[in-house]
Amino acid sequence: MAFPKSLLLRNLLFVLNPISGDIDKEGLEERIQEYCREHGRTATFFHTTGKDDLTRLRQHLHQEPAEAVFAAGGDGTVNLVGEALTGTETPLGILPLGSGNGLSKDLGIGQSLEEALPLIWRHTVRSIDTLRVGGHFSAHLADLGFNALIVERFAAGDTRGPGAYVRIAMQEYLDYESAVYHIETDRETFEGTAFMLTVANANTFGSNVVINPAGQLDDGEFELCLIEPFPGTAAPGILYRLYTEGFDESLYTRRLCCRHARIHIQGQEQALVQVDGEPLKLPMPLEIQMLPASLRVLVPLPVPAE
Ligand SMILES: Nc1ncnc2c1ncn2[C@@H]1O[C@H](COP(=O)(O)OP(=O)(O)OP(=O)(O)O)[C@@H](O)[C@H]1O
Repeated sequence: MAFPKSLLLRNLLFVLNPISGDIDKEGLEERIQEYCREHGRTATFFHTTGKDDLTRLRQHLHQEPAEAVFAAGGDGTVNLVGEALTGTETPLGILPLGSGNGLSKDLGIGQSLEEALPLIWRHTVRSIDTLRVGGHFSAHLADLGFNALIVERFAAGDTRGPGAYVRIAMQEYLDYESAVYHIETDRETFEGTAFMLTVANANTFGSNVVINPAGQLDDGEFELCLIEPFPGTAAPGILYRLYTEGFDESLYTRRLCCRHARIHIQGQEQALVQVDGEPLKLPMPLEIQMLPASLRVLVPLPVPAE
C-alpha cells in the first residue's frame, strides 16, 4: 500500500489556551519547542486570552505567516483556529488539551500529547467541510434544545468534568419542556416537537456520545439529528444507543441530511445554541450554511494493514 507523503511544514504556530480542560500547562511550551527542534521544525506560540482572540490571531498570521497552525486546547480553541484558517491553504493541527476534544476524536488523533505531537512531522492532509450556524463558524457539532441548555449551565458553573455534566443533566431533565421546531432544508420540511436537535458536521461529542454515526466530515453535507420527546422509561435505551452508534435504531430519533437549513422554534425570537461547545443566544430563524472542503486538517497516517 502506498502511503500519502507528509508535507514538510517547518514553521509551526501553536495556539495555546491556558485554561482549557483544567489541565496544568506548565512546561508545555518547552516540551513542544524541544520536540519541534528534534524534528527540524520551528515552533512559535500564540496565547489565547478569551477576548478578541480571532482578530488577534488573524493579525498575527498576517504579520507572521505559519506553514501550519496547531490548536493546543479543546473544541473552543479548535473552533478559533479553524475559523482563522478556513478558506486558506494553511492546515490545522490539533493537540487535544481540552475536556472533551470532540473533533480530534472524530479525526482519529491520539488523545495524549505524546500521541498527538508526531502530527508535526508525520501526517496526511484531509480537507473537511465546515458550517456557519447563525453566522458562527462550526467545524464539529452545534445544537439546540436540551444539550445546549446543559452546556450553558455547565459553562456557568464552577465544577468541570463529566460528573458535573451528568449531575446538571439529571437536575434539568425533570423540568425540561421540549419545543416545536419548524425546519426547512434544501430537500424537505419538518415540523414537530424535539427534545434536542443537533446540527452535525461530525459524528461524536467529546463525551463519546455518537449523535451522527453515518456522518462524514468531507461529504459536502451535514445532518440534523433530532431526538423527539420520550418517556423516562425509554431514557436508558436511548442512552445505550447513543453510546453504541445506534442513533438511527431508536423510535425517538430522526435524521435529516442536507446542504442548507433554516430552523425556527415556535414562539421564540431567540434561542440558546451551543456551537462547538460554546453556548450562544442566537436570533431565530437560524440559518445553517455549508462550506464544502473549506478547511485543511492534519490527521495521522493510516495504519498499515497486517
Ligand atoms: N486566557 C483565557 N482566560 C480565560 N478564558 C479563556 C482564555 N483563553 C481562552 N479562553 C476561553 O476558553 C474557551 C475555550 O476552551 P476550550 O473549548 O478550548 O477548552 P475546554 O472547554 O476545556 O474543552 P472542550 O471544549 O474540548 O470540552 C473559550 O470560551 C475561550 O473564550
